[in-house]
Parts: sequence; C-alpha cells; structure tokens
Amino acid sequence: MNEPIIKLEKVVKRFGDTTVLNELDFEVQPGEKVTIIGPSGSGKSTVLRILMTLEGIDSGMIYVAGQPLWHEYKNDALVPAGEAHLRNMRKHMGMVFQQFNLFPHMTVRRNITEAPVHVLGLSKHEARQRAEEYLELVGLADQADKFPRQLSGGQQQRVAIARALAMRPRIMLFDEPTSALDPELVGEVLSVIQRLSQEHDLTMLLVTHEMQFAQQISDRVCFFDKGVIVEQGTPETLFANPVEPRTREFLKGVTLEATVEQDA
Ligand SMILES: Nc1ncnc2c1ncn2[C@@H]1O[C@H](COP(=O)(O)OP(=O)(O)OP(=O)(O)O)[C@@H](O)[C@H]1O
Repeated sequence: MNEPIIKLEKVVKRFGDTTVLNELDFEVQPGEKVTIIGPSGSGKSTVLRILMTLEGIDSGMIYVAGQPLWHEYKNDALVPAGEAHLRNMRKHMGMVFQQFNLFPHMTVRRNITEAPVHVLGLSKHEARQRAEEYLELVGLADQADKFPRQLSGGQQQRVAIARALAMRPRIMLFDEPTSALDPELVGEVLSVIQRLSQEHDLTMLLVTHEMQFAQQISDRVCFFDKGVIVEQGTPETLFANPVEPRTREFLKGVTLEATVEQDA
C-alpha cells in the first residue's frame, strides 16, 4: 500500500463541552474515492472543514501529502502551524460546499480565475484558459460571462466544482454538494462528480446523504457516528452486509426514506 495522502491520528475536536471528533483515526490513499455517511451531527462535515483548515483541532495529528497539516517543523521541533504553512497546505485541496459559496459580484469566469491568479500567481491569460478548460468539463462553457444569480443552483454548484478544480488540487473535498439543490437539479451535479471520479486520479472525500450515489462512486464507505468510524468497507459489503448494529439501524432508515421518495 502507498503512503496515505490523508492521515488522521487520534484527532480530537471539541466545540465547547461537546466532543465532535473523538480520537479519530482515518486514512485515505492517493486516488481513493471515499464517502462518509452517518447521522446528523456525527462530525462528518467537521472532518472536511478541519482538512480545509477552516476549523482547528484540539489534539492529535493530521498529515496531508506526507506533511503535518496543523503543525510544522521549526528548528526540528513540531510547533502549531503558522498562516504561511496553512496557506501552502491548502493548495493540496479543493472544497465544494453545500451552499456553493460563489462570489456573487463576480462573473463565473472571474470566480474561477481569481484564486489561480492571486494564490498560484498564474497570468490572467493562463487563468482564463484554465477557466475555459474546467467550465467545459462541467458542461458550462457557454456561461462564463454570467453572474451566479443568473444560474440555477445546479449550474452554480458546477461552477463551484470548476473553481475548485482550477487550483489543480490533488484532493477534492465535497461537503453534501447536492443537499441545497432542488431534487430535479441533483442529477446534473452528481453526474459531474461521477465523471470526475472515473476520469481523474484525484483523491475524493465526499460527505453525502445520497446513498445510491455513494454506492456508485466510492471505493470505500465510512459510517460515522459520534465522532468515530463505526464501520467501513467497500460499498458492496457496507450496504449489503453491515455488521455493526448502529450501521444497520442507520441504513435501515435510509433505505426506507429512499423508498418513500421513489413511491411519492
Ligand atoms: N462552529 C461550530 N460551533 C459549535 N458547534 C459546532 C460548530 N460546527 C459544528 N458544530 C457541532 O458539531 C457537531 C458535528 O457537526 P458536523 O457539521 O460535523 O456534523 P455532520 O455529521 O456533518 O451533520 P449533518 O449531516 O447534519 O451536516 C454538531 O453537533 C454541530 O452542532
């Protein structure tokens, strides 16, 4: 097995008195597509937000691409990471949020070129070429001059995916990318993510409530509860033969919901 591209060792995260991640151990291999499922409040989004350095940790160690994320070496000693280290580490990762988080006052093209120019130092011309490349990939080549408000939610989310990809990250983090969308717009976003997962050697870490989709795209599914991984495995084993009672209970509810929706 390769060196993991993401490694969490005994990570603890608290909000006030609540322990959200409880000595979490978790690894992702390069190129692996991993889905995190679990009940509301189990800490799924927190894992992604910590990786993207949007939230700090209370204890434990995290490594991304072989380097400590929340720590850095100074004179051979491991110390809490400074802003420059965090900025560098963030370049390994792109994140897609539930609520798209596009810049409302910028065109689609500008949303995508902004970070490659200002963070990576690309020329405007290079960044525009990249924007075109990734807009093409998400099927929105003809929307570059529009503003986010002129697009549907599904289109906005596809722009958000193009924007994250334009930084050429090695790791893509998706935090419930379809849960803010009207049901009829979910499919177009899932199919872009599915294409990405098939055609690119990106490492993907996805939090989703779309169980069928998780089943289709994942190499591995992790069931989270109360800040730890209760059970994990290939989609075939986890969905068909969950072993742990908590996983069984969760998946029972999920199947029921999906059936109700289909019947409606
Ligand atoms: N910034 C914050 N301040 C205080 N509590 C927080 C904060 N962010 C998350 N929490 C709490 O941490 C717990 C885990 O949140 P998290 O968003 O990771 O859960 P989740 O598994 O992704 O849930 P969901 O499926 O509902 O999105 C929840 O109890 C949440 O209320």
